[in-house]
Amino acid sequence: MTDTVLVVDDDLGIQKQLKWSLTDYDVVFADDRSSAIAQLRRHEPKVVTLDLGLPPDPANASEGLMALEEIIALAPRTKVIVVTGNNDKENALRAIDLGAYDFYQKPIDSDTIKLLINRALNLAKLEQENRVLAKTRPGMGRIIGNSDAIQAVVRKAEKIAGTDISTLLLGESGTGKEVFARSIHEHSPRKDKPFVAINCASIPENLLESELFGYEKGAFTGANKTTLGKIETAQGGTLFLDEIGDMPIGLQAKMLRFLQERVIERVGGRNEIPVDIRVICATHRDLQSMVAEESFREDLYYRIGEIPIHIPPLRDRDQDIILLARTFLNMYREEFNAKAKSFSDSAVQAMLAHKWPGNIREMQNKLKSAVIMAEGTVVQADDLGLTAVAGNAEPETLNLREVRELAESRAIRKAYQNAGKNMSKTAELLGVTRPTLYSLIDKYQMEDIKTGT
Ligand SMILES: Nc1ncnc2c1ncn2[C@@H]1O[C@H](COP(=O)(O)OP(=O)(O)OP(=O)(O)O)[C@@H](O)[C@H]1O
Repeated sequence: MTDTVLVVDDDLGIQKQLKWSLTDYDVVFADDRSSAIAQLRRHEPKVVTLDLGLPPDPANASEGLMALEEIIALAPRTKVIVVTGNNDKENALRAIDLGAYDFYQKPIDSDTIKLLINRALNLAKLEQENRVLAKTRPGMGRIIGNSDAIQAVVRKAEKIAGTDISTLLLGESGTGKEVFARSIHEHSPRKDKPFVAINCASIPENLLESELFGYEKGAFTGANKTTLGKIETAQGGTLFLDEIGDMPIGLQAKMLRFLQERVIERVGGRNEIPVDIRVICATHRDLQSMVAEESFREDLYYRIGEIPIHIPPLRDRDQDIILLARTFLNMYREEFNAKAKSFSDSAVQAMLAHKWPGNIREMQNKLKSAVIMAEGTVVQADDLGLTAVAGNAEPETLNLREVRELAESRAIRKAYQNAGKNMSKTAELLGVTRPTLYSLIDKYQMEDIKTGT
């Protein structure tokens, strides 16, 4: 099906020019605010180009801005590209603040506007696909993200979901390890049985054993009745052991026995109880170094990590940052019946520049308070508690040297991640020597890579 694009412009010459250049789309026209709204209702276009100088006041942007507000209110997902007079930056920025997707300054150049429309359409489609995915796939659908990095993880998780292989989810705090564990469970033949999660770091060492394995009446003072542990309550289903790296070394031996023999003994009990459960573990710790330091058993490490899955941090998923932010914005807007509908340009830049040490959880927190705090319909960087650091944000530049530098630093970051943070491999992937790589990292002041964080 051909995509429909609505062109709102009272200049017949421009209407004609766009009709001839946008042959890949179904182009419909409107020449003032009311006909624009009528066309919007009728055709539901994903992309609209809107000249801000509309009659009855073509010399000013007021009518166009009103049209923009009405379009966004009626169909908030529409990508509106506003067309402004030359040098009318103020109104262009105002339009972005009101929720326009992008702006374009006259005179109109067919190729450029085509490119803009194409990009807007692609984004609209991606967002739509994601909404459909989230609705139709209750399992992995809860994982939002279009980046190659997260999609590769999703595919891996989907593949192992149907098996009983022990999976070890590795990733920083807040990257979604528990979400993945649940999704794997919901995609597995055990989906109608319980999913039981336990966080090994949040339970005092002396209680963890009885929490996991249960206890018999009289096993210790206060054990008034026989109580099932988390392992037994997960019978038939999936047990999610979060922060497994924090499991006391003494308990690791008992854990290993359960994983190998699939039987447990309650604390104070003498009977072996067979258990049929799938185990998924997660940690933000470096288990390999813990094994080297002997604070984590090597045999247990191999037993729980038959297939390890690395969940990338949010800062390495550029593409997902805005998608997730928009998703949470919509979610919290509904939850708190708030006004905030879109992000200002500076908010977008600030989010892209931020390092997100708390990953998706941090983003949820920032978005929640921003939606509550925002004064108008547009969330500003300030509302998010972020400041767009000049130079950190991606510059809209055509200066070749800057474009080249930006592309280089991006490629370095990507290669570094793909190479598992190994410098020799990074250099190899980039086709440069290690000294060259180090001098580039210095040049672009990539402190995190330098320090290996
Ligand atoms: N891809 C995703 N799409 C949507 N929401 C996500 C995604 N990943 C994580 N979340 C949300 O982010 C929050 C943190 O995720 P989760 O608790 O799974 O992270 P975690 O890695 O287990 O964190 P921790 O190590 O601190 O326990 C949750 O509220 C979760 O719903």
